[in-house]
Amino acid sequence: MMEGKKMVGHTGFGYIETIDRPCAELINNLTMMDSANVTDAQNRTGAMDRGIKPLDQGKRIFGTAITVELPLGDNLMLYKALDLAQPGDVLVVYTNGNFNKAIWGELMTKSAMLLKVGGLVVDGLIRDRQANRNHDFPIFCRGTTSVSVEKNGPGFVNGEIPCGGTVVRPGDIIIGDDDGVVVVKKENLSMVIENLKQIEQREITRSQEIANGQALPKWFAQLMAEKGLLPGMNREDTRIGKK
Ligand SMILES: O=C([O-])CC(=O)C(=O)O
Ligand SMILES: [Mg+2]
Repeated sequence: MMEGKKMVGHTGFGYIETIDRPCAELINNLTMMDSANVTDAQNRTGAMDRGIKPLDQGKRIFGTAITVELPLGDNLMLYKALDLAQPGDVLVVYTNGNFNKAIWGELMTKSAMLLKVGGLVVDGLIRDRQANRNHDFPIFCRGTTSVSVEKNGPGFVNGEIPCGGTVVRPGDIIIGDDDGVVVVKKENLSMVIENLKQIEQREITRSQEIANGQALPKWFAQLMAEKGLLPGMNREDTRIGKK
């Protein structure tokens, strides 16, 4: 639950209307970042598990999270999430382990596109796979099935949720590409942007070194020496426990 925010409804069935958003200028720094570099910039944290994949390879997802918790077998409150989302927001959905029924389909994609929602990440399934692939709307999910769910509730929008083995809160930043989905906690945004600048610079420098014929990085020879694996050593020299 978010402190100090007005809640409509009650525990497990309701929503929080307004969320704390990082400022757009900060978020824009991450627009084109690779998910791989973003997890590196967070000391290898924040990545959802690899079961959550792009429905359509090559589509990126990026935006501020609106979070949704659905009960098993229902998607009513996902429509409330669409209603609350601002242009560019990404819907992130926890289904309470519903891996048998689809909580999203093509008509919802069309609604989302009309509202300029930035995409969908769901720890569960969707349907209308082929039709969804034809739309310019990124979906990251565990898979597809033909069977849909009820529309009765309960469910909650804009609480803290688990998704793909990590925690997502409304206002966190979601970045996804062919490698998977990464969450940047909103309070870490400035630090992540700073770290990313260094990571990107390192990648440029290393790419130039490779282009200039330096196949292995400088640190490699040094590390091998530190590990005692010096050129010319035979097996006996490196035997474990040898004095
Ligand atoms: O009816 C549903 O729950 C989802 C669906 O197929 C659609 O939106 O097209
Ligand atoms: Mg449908």
